[in-house]
Amino acid sequence: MENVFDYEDIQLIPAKCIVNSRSECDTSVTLGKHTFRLPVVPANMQTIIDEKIAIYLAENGYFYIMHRFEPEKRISFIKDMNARGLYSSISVGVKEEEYGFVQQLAEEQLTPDYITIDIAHGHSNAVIAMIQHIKKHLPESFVIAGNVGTPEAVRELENAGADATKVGIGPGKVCITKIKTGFGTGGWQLAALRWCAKAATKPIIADGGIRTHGDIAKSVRFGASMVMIGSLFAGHEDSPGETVEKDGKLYKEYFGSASEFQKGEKKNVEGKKMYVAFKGPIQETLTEMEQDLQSSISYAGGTKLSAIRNVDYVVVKNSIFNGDKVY
Ligand SMILES: NC(=O)C1=CN([C@@H]2O[C@H](COP(=O)(O)OP(=O)(O)OC[C@H]3O[C@@H](n4cnc5c(N)ncnc54)[C@H](OP(=O)(O)O)[C@@H]3O)[C@@H](O)[C@H]2O)C=CC1
Ligand SMILES: Nc1nc2c(ncn2[C@@H]2O[C@H](COP(=O)(O)O)[C@@H](O)[C@H]2O)c(=O)[nH]1
Repeated sequence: MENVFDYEDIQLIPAKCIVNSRSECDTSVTLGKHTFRLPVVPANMQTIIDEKIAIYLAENGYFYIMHRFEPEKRISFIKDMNARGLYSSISVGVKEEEYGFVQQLAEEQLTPDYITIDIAHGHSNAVIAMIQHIKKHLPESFVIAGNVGTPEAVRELENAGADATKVGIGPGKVCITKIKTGFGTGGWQLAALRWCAKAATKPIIADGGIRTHGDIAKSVRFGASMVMIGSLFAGHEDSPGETVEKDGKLYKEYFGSASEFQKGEKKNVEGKKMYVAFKGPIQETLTEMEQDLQSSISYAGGTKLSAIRNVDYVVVKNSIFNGDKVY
């Protein structure tokens, strides 16, 4: 791999502005049969999303993916979303019981609008078999498969029937995969995204490593249709993570889906727990993201997200923060 870089190494180059106000810029994106207000989805992790946030996001035009760590709640969740006239978006794994779950959904004529296969190492026969199983029993569901980090993996999952692939092995804030295994896209996630996007014929979701709102625009520039974000969505007053007080300040927990805290045992641990500063409602972050992305579109010289895809860029190795730590 040549030209390896990450988010902080890249600056996008402005093009002539064609709008009179940033409010003219449209940040919406279509994925499957639905159009969403932002190309952003909170991570399908237990400290990031729960049923209440999922309903809020769906009601307000945002994309969500419910996590898979309370499997027994998924059927009632889909029914509840259907009853409210909202789209449903769930996650599955690849273990034996998940095959029965997909069949049960088909038998009960419950078709989730989106199903995400949420596995650490998505370039595997197990994920290919699950894509085919879902497509056989629930052909109308939009299948997102991951996670992967190579063009070969993107092509194989697309060929198996995935409607979108999720790129990112190990760049996450609570991820320790790179330390524990030596593998992954941590430290060069943006370059890996570009590499994968060149092979993709369907949408790519960039997953992990987003530390600033500008990183969303950079992801779009390098081929992402959607960006999955964990840490920036942790810590909200409505986030599901536990709130703790330390030295008079409030924090919220954020833990990895492969952490000991999630698994309940110390086996194949590839995630850790951290505490992030308590902040206001999730809508404040969504609104700020939308405004920042509207500004990005204006700097790209367009009125839609697609304008960002065409801008030039420079590689400024690790220098844009001039040594100032912003996160
Ligand atoms: N995006 C990322 O970088 C990463 C994300 N995660 C997150 O952690 C959660 C747990 O992931 P995961 O462990 O995959 O899910 P599961 O614990 O549900 O494991 C899924 C199945 O795949 C097997 N498996 C897991 N990893 C491997 C591997 N490297 N090689 C072969 N088989 C494997 C497991 O068996 P067995 O356990 O016996 O090996 C199990 O049968 C997910 O939510 C995932 O998104 C985890 C790590 C990295
Ligand atoms: N290696 C691990 N990666 C994990 C784990 N739990 C979640 N994740 C991934 O991180 C992103 C979120 O990244 P962030 O930088 O925005 O915080 C999430 O979507 C997963 O792909 C884990 O335990 N280990």
